[in-house]
Amino acid sequence: MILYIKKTNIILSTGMTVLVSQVNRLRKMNKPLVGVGCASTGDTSAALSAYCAAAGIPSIVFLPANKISMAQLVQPIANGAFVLSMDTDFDGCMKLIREITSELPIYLANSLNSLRLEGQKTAAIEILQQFDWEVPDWVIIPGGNLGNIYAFYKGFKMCEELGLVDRIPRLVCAQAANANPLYLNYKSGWKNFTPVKATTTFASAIQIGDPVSIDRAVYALKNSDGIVEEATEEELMDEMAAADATGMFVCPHTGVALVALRKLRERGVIGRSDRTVVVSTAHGLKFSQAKIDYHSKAIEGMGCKFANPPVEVKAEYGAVMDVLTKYLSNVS
Ligand SMILES: N[C@@H](CCOP(=O)(O)O)C(=O)O
Repeated sequence: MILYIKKTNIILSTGMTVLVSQVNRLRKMNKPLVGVGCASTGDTSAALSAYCAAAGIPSIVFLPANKISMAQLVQPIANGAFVLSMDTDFDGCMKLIREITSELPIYLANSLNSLRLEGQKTAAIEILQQFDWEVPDWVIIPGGNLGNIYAFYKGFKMCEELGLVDRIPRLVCAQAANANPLYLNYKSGWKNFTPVKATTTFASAIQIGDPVSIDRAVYALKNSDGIVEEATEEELMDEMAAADATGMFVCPHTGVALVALRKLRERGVIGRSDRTVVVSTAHGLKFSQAKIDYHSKAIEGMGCKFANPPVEVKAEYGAVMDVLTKYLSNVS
Protein backbone atom coordinates (compact mmCIF):
# COMPACT_ATOMS: atom_id res chain seq x y z
CA MET A 1 0.00 0.00 0.00
CA ILE A 2 1.29 3.46 -0.85
CA LEU A 3 0.78 6.08 1.85
CA TYR A 4 0.77 9.67 0.69
CA ILE A 5 2.21 11.27 3.81
CA LYS A 6 2.92 14.98 3.49
CA LYS A 7 2.79 17.84 5.90
CA THR A 8 -0.44 19.80 5.71
CA ASN A 9 -0.21 21.36 9.18
CA ILE A 10 -3.39 19.61 10.26
CA ILE A 11 -3.74 16.82 12.80
CA LEU A 12 -6.40 14.95 10.85
CA SER A 13 -3.96 14.45 7.97
CA THR A 14 -3.09 11.04 9.43
CA GLY A 15 -6.65 9.95 8.66
CA MET A 16 -6.79 11.49 5.23
CA THR A 17 -3.58 9.82 4.05
CA VAL A 18 -5.08 6.40 4.89
CA LEU A 19 -8.34 7.20 3.13
CA VAL A 20 -6.76 8.61 -0.02
CA SER A 21 -4.32 5.69 -0.20
CA GLN A 22 -7.26 3.27 -0.14
CA VAL A 23 -9.12 5.22 -2.83
CA ASN A 24 -5.96 5.15 -4.90
CA ARG A 25 -5.82 1.37 -4.52
CA LEU A 26 -9.51 1.00 -5.39
CA ARG A 27 -9.07 3.13 -8.52
CA LYS A 28 -6.10 0.99 -9.58
CA MET A 29 -8.43 -1.98 -9.21
CA ASN A 30 -10.73 -0.18 -11.70
CA LYS A 31 -13.42 0.62 -9.16
CA PRO A 32 -15.55 3.42 -10.62
CA LEU A 33 -14.53 6.26 -8.32
CA VAL A 34 -14.20 9.57 -10.15
CA GLY A 35 -12.98 11.52 -7.16
CA VAL A 36 -13.04 12.12 -3.42
CA GLY A 37 -15.23 14.74 -1.76
CA CYS A 38 -15.75 16.35 1.62
CA ALA A 39 -17.58 19.11 3.40
CA SER A 40 -15.18 21.17 5.43
CA THR A 41 -14.58 24.03 7.79
CA GLY A 42 -11.13 24.39 6.25
CA ASP A 43 -8.85 21.67 7.62
CA THR A 44 -10.31 18.50 6.13
CA SER A 45 -10.42 20.18 2.71
CA ALA A 46 -6.74 21.09 2.99
CA ALA A 47 -5.71 17.54 3.85
CA LEU A 48 -7.97 16.00 1.22
CA SER A 49 -6.77 18.26 -1.58
CA ALA A 50 -3.10 17.79 -0.69
CA TYR A 51 -3.17 13.99 -0.67
CA CYS A 52 -5.42 13.79 -3.72
CA ALA A 53 -3.09 16.11 -5.62
CA ALA A 54 -0.16 13.86 -4.73
CA ALA A 55 -2.09 10.78 -5.86
CA GLY A 56 -3.49 12.38 -9.02
CA ILE A 57 -7.08 11.92 -7.85
CA PRO A 58 -9.70 14.68 -8.37
CA SER A 59 -10.85 16.25 -5.08
CA ILE A 60 -14.12 18.08 -4.58
CA VAL A 61 -14.69 20.26 -1.53
CA PHE A 62 -17.83 21.93 -0.23
CA LEU A 63 -17.01 24.98 1.89
CA PRO A 64 -19.30 27.40 3.71
CA ALA A 65 -18.72 30.81 2.04
CA ASN A 66 -17.05 33.45 4.22
CA LYS A 67 -16.82 31.15 7.22
CA ILE A 68 -13.24 29.93 6.93
CA SER A 69 -9.94 31.82 6.99
CA MET A 70 -8.19 32.91 3.77
CA ALA A 71 -5.26 30.63 4.58
CA GLN A 72 -7.64 27.67 4.82
CA LEU A 73 -9.44 28.60 1.60
CA VAL A 74 -6.23 28.91 -0.37
CA GLN A 75 -4.98 25.42 0.48
CA PRO A 76 -7.50 23.42 -1.62
CA ILE A 77 -7.43 26.10 -4.32
CA ALA A 78 -3.65 25.86 -4.60
CA ASN A 79 -3.75 22.05 -4.54
CA GLY A 80 -6.11 22.01 -7.52
CA ALA A 81 -9.33 20.88 -5.82
CA PHE A 82 -12.71 21.65 -7.32
CA VAL A 83 -13.91 24.08 -4.66
CA LEU A 84 -17.60 24.86 -4.21
CA SER A 85 -18.13 27.87 -1.94
CA MET A 86 -21.69 27.73 -0.66
CA ASP A 87 -24.08 30.15 0.94
CA THR A 88 -24.70 27.93 3.95
CA ASP A 89 -22.88 26.74 7.05
CA PHE A 90 -20.82 23.56 7.52
CA ASP A 91 -23.88 21.53 8.48
CA GLY A 92 -25.57 22.60 5.22
CA CYS A 93 -22.46 21.60 3.23
CA MET A 94 -22.31 18.25 5.05
CA LYS A 95 -25.95 17.47 4.30
CA LEU A 96 -25.45 18.29 0.64
CA ILE A 97 -22.28 16.26 0.15
CA ARG A 98 -23.92 13.23 1.75
CA GLU A 99 -26.79 13.50 -0.72
CA ILE A 100 -24.52 14.12 -3.72
CA THR A 101 -22.10 11.29 -2.91
CA SER A 102 -24.98 8.85 -2.58
CA GLU A 103 -25.82 9.64 -6.24
CA LEU A 104 -22.41 10.19 -7.86
CA PRO A 105 -19.31 7.94 -7.71
CA ILE A 106 -17.48 10.37 -5.44
CA TYR A 107 -15.93 8.84 -2.33
CA LEU A 108 -16.99 10.65 0.86
CA ALA A 109 -13.97 11.64 2.94
CA ASN A 110 -15.52 13.08 6.07
CA SER A 111 -14.81 11.41 9.38
CA LEU A 112 -17.94 9.27 9.37
CA ASN A 113 -15.76 7.16 7.05
CA SER A 114 -13.95 4.60 9.22
CA LEU A 115 -10.78 4.83 7.08
CA ARG A 116 -10.31 8.34 8.41
CA LEU A 117 -10.68 7.15 11.98
CA GLU A 118 -8.22 4.29 11.46
CA GLY A 119 -5.60 6.85 10.43
CA GLN A 120 -6.49 9.43 13.04
CA LYS A 121 -6.27 6.93 15.89
CA THR A 122 -2.51 6.72 15.33
CA ALA A 123 -2.22 10.08 17.12
CA ALA A 124 -3.13 8.25 20.35
CA ILE A 125 -0.41 5.68 19.70
CA GLU A 126 2.09 8.49 19.08
CA ILE A 127 1.17 10.11 22.40
CA LEU A 128 1.78 6.84 24.27
CA GLN A 129 5.01 6.23 22.42
CA GLN A 130 6.25 9.74 23.22
CA PHE A 131 5.37 9.17 26.89
CA ASP A 132 7.39 5.95 26.79
CA TRP A 133 4.14 3.95 27.14
CA GLU A 134 3.16 5.67 30.38
CA VAL A 135 -0.51 6.63 30.05
CA PRO A 136 -1.25 10.34 30.52
CA ASP A 137 -4.09 11.08 32.95
CA TRP A 138 -6.00 13.35 30.60
CA VAL A 139 -6.18 14.14 26.90
CA ILE A 140 -8.06 17.29 25.88
CA ILE A 141 -9.30 17.50 22.30
CA PRO A 142 -11.20 20.32 20.54
CA GLY A 143 -14.47 18.98 19.11
CA GLY A 144 -16.66 19.98 16.14
CA ASN A 145 -17.65 17.16 13.82
CA LEU A 146 -16.38 14.83 16.60
CA GLY A 147 -14.37 12.32 14.58
CA ASN A 148 -11.17 13.09 16.51
CA ILE A 149 -12.48 12.37 20.00
CA TYR A 150 -13.61 8.93 18.87
CA ALA A 151 -10.39 8.27 16.92
CA PHE A 152 -8.28 9.04 20.01
CA TYR A 153 -10.46 6.76 22.12
CA LYS A 154 -10.11 4.01 19.52
CA GLY A 155 -6.32 4.34 19.46
CA PHE A 156 -5.96 4.27 23.25
CA LYS A 157 -8.41 1.38 23.59
CA MET A 158 -6.54 -0.64 20.98
CA CYS A 159 -3.28 -0.18 22.89
CA GLU A 160 -4.99 -1.30 26.09
CA GLU A 161 -6.47 -4.38 24.41
CA LEU A 162 -3.07 -5.26 22.95
CA GLY A 163 -1.58 -5.10 26.46
CA LEU A 164 0.72 -2.21 25.57
CA VAL A 165 -0.81 -0.15 28.41
CA ASP A 166 -3.02 -1.07 31.35
CA ARG A 167 -5.54 1.78 31.18
CA ILE A 168 -6.67 4.62 28.95
CA PRO A 169 -6.61 8.35 29.70
CA ARG A 170 -9.73 10.30 30.63
CA LEU A 171 -10.81 12.23 27.53
CA VAL A 172 -12.05 15.81 27.51
CA CYS A 173 -13.85 17.23 24.51
CA ALA A 174 -13.64 21.04 24.32
CA GLN A 175 -16.25 22.98 22.35
CA ALA A 176 -16.79 26.63 21.53
CA ALA A 177 -19.84 27.94 23.42
CA ASN A 178 -21.16 29.19 20.06
CA ALA A 179 -21.16 25.63 18.69
CA ASN A 180 -21.73 23.40 21.70
CA PRO A 181 -24.27 20.62 20.98
CA LEU A 182 -22.11 17.95 22.66
CA TYR A 183 -21.59 20.13 25.73
CA LEU A 184 -25.34 20.64 26.08
CA ASN A 185 -25.93 16.92 25.65
CA TYR A 186 -23.30 16.14 28.32
CA LYS A 187 -24.80 18.69 30.71
CA SER A 188 -28.23 17.09 30.23
CA GLY A 189 -26.81 13.77 31.42
CA TRP A 190 -26.54 12.39 27.88
CA LYS A 191 -30.29 12.68 27.29
CA ASN A 192 -31.54 12.79 23.71
CA PHE A 193 -29.08 14.67 21.50
CA THR A 194 -30.38 17.85 19.85
CA PRO A 195 -28.39 19.58 17.11
CA VAL A 196 -27.92 23.34 17.46
CA LYS A 197 -27.54 26.20 14.99
CA ALA A 198 -23.85 26.98 15.40
CA THR A 199 -23.07 30.69 15.39
CA THR A 200 -19.89 32.48 14.39
CA THR A 201 -16.82 31.58 16.40
CA PHE A 202 -13.13 32.40 16.03
CA ALA A 203 -12.70 28.64 16.39
CA SER A 204 -14.22 28.37 12.93
CA ALA A 205 -13.07 24.80 12.21
CA ILE A 206 -15.37 23.57 15.00
CA GLN A 207 -18.34 25.78 14.08
CA ILE A 208 -20.57 22.74 13.70
CA GLY A 209 -24.05 22.26 15.17
CA ASP A 210 -24.94 18.79 13.91
CA PRO A 211 -21.78 16.63 14.18
CA VAL A 212 -21.73 13.45 12.10
CA SER A 213 -19.83 11.46 14.73
CA ILE A 214 -22.08 12.33 17.66
CA ASP A 215 -22.89 8.72 18.63
CA ARG A 216 -19.28 7.64 18.46
CA ALA A 217 -18.20 10.68 20.49
CA VAL A 218 -20.72 9.97 23.24
CA TYR A 219 -19.55 6.34 23.30
CA ALA A 220 -15.90 7.43 23.60
CA LEU A 221 -16.65 9.87 26.41
CA LYS A 222 -18.84 7.47 28.37
CA ASN A 223 -16.19 4.76 28.12
CA SER A 224 -13.30 6.96 29.14
CA ASP A 225 -15.00 8.67 32.10
CA GLY A 226 -14.88 11.71 29.87
CA ILE A 227 -15.89 15.32 30.30
CA VAL A 228 -17.11 18.01 27.91
CA GLU A 229 -16.18 21.67 28.48
CA GLU A 230 -16.94 24.86 26.59
CA ALA A 231 -15.22 28.20 25.98
CA THR A 232 -16.69 31.60 25.19
CA GLU A 233 -15.16 33.71 22.42
CA GLU A 234 -13.37 35.94 24.90
CA GLU A 235 -12.06 32.99 26.87
CA LEU A 236 -10.71 31.16 23.83
CA MET A 237 -9.05 34.23 22.34
CA ASP A 238 -7.45 35.20 25.66
CA GLU A 239 -6.21 31.64 26.15
CA MET A 240 -4.81 31.53 22.62
CA ALA A 241 -2.99 34.82 23.21
CA ALA A 242 -1.71 33.63 26.60
CA ALA A 243 -0.35 30.45 24.98
CA ASP A 244 1.28 32.45 22.19
CA ALA A 245 2.94 34.66 24.79
CA THR A 246 4.80 31.58 26.05
CA GLY A 247 6.37 31.08 22.62
CA MET A 248 3.72 28.93 21.01
CA PHE A 249 1.60 30.01 18.05
CA VAL A 250 -1.64 28.12 18.44
CA CYS A 251 -4.94 28.08 16.56
CA PRO A 252 -8.18 29.26 18.23
CA HIS A 253 -9.35 25.62 18.58
CA THR A 254 -6.29 24.91 20.69
CA GLY A 255 -7.36 27.99 22.67
CA VAL A 256 -10.70 26.24 23.31
CA ALA A 257 -8.89 23.15 24.60
CA LEU A 258 -6.63 25.27 26.80
CA VAL A 259 -9.68 26.98 28.32
CA ALA A 260 -11.00 23.52 29.20
CA LEU A 261 -7.67 22.68 30.84
CA ARG A 262 -7.72 25.90 32.88
CA LYS A 263 -11.35 25.44 33.98
CA LEU A 264 -10.80 21.82 35.00
CA ARG A 265 -7.64 22.74 36.89
CA GLU A 266 -9.42 25.58 38.68
CA ARG A 267 -12.22 23.25 39.74
CA GLY A 268 -9.67 20.72 40.95
CA VAL A 269 -10.89 18.06 38.50
CA ILE A 270 -7.49 17.89 36.86
CA GLY A 271 -4.96 17.60 39.66
CA ARG A 272 -1.76 19.59 40.01
CA SER A 273 0.47 16.65 39.15
CA ASP A 274 -1.85 15.02 36.58
CA ARG A 275 -0.19 14.47 33.23
CA THR A 276 -2.35 16.19 30.64
CA VAL A 277 -2.03 16.33 26.87
CA VAL A 278 -3.71 19.17 25.00
CA VAL A 279 -4.21 18.36 21.34
CA SER A 280 -3.45 21.23 18.98
CA THR A 281 -5.42 20.70 15.79
CA ALA A 282 -4.07 23.19 13.24
CA HIS A 283 -1.28 25.70 12.68
CA GLY A 284 -1.80 29.14 14.19
CA LEU A 285 -0.63 30.83 11.01
CA LYS A 286 -3.93 29.81 9.39
CA PHE A 287 -5.67 32.16 11.82
CA SER A 288 -3.43 35.22 11.52
CA GLN A 289 -6.32 37.63 10.90
CA ALA A 290 -8.00 36.62 14.17
CA LYS A 291 -4.71 37.19 16.00
CA ILE A 292 -4.19 40.56 14.29
CA ASP A 293 -7.73 41.65 15.23
CA TYR A 294 -7.14 40.54 18.82
CA HIS A 295 -3.82 42.32 19.20
CA SER A 296 -5.24 45.47 17.55
CA LYS A 297 -8.17 45.35 20.01
CA ALA A 298 -10.44 45.44 16.97
CA ILE A 299 -12.92 42.84 18.23
CA GLU A 300 -16.19 44.42 19.29
CA GLY A 301 -17.17 43.67 22.87
CA MET A 302 -13.88 41.90 23.69
CA GLY A 303 -11.41 43.24 26.25
CA CYS A 304 -8.42 41.55 24.53
CA LYS A 305 -6.52 41.63 27.83
CA PHE A 306 -3.32 40.15 26.39
CA ALA A 307 -3.24 42.41 23.32
CA ASN A 308 0.27 43.41 22.31
CA PRO A 309 -0.15 45.98 19.53
CA PRO A 310 2.91 47.37 17.74
CA VAL A 311 3.99 50.82 18.91
CA GLU A 312 4.07 53.44 16.18
CA VAL A 313 7.08 55.65 16.60
CA LYS A 314 8.95 58.21 14.51
CA ALA A 315 12.16 56.85 13.00
CA GLU A 316 14.24 59.25 15.09
CA TYR A 317 16.84 58.49 17.77
CA GLY A 318 15.16 60.55 20.50
CA ALA A 319 11.67 59.18 19.91
CA VAL A 320 12.90 55.57 19.83
CA MET A 321 14.97 56.13 22.95
CA ASP A 322 11.93 57.52 24.80
CA VAL A 323 9.62 54.60 24.05
CA LEU A 324 12.34 52.04 24.70
CA THR A 325 13.30 53.55 28.05
CA LYS A 326 9.68 53.56 29.11
CA TYR A 327 9.27 49.93 27.98
CA LEU A 328 12.44 48.75 29.71
CA SER A 329 11.43 50.38 32.98
CA ASN A 330 8.34 48.19 32.98
CA VAL A 331 10.06 44.87 32.29
CA SER A 332 12.30 43.19 34.79
N1 LIG B 1 -13.21 20.55 11.25
C1 LIG B 1 -13.41 19.83 10.03
C2 LIG B 1 -14.85 19.59 9.75
C3 LIG B 1 -15.04 18.33 8.98
O1 LIG B 1 -14.86 17.29 9.88
P1 LIG B 1 -14.43 15.80 9.54
O2 LIG B 1 -14.17 15.23 10.89
O3 LIG B 1 -15.58 15.16 8.87
O4 LIG B 1 -13.24 15.82 8.70
C4 LIG B 1 -12.73 20.60 8.89
O5 LIG B 1 -11.76 21.26 9.14
O6 LIG B 1 -13.14 20.54 7.77
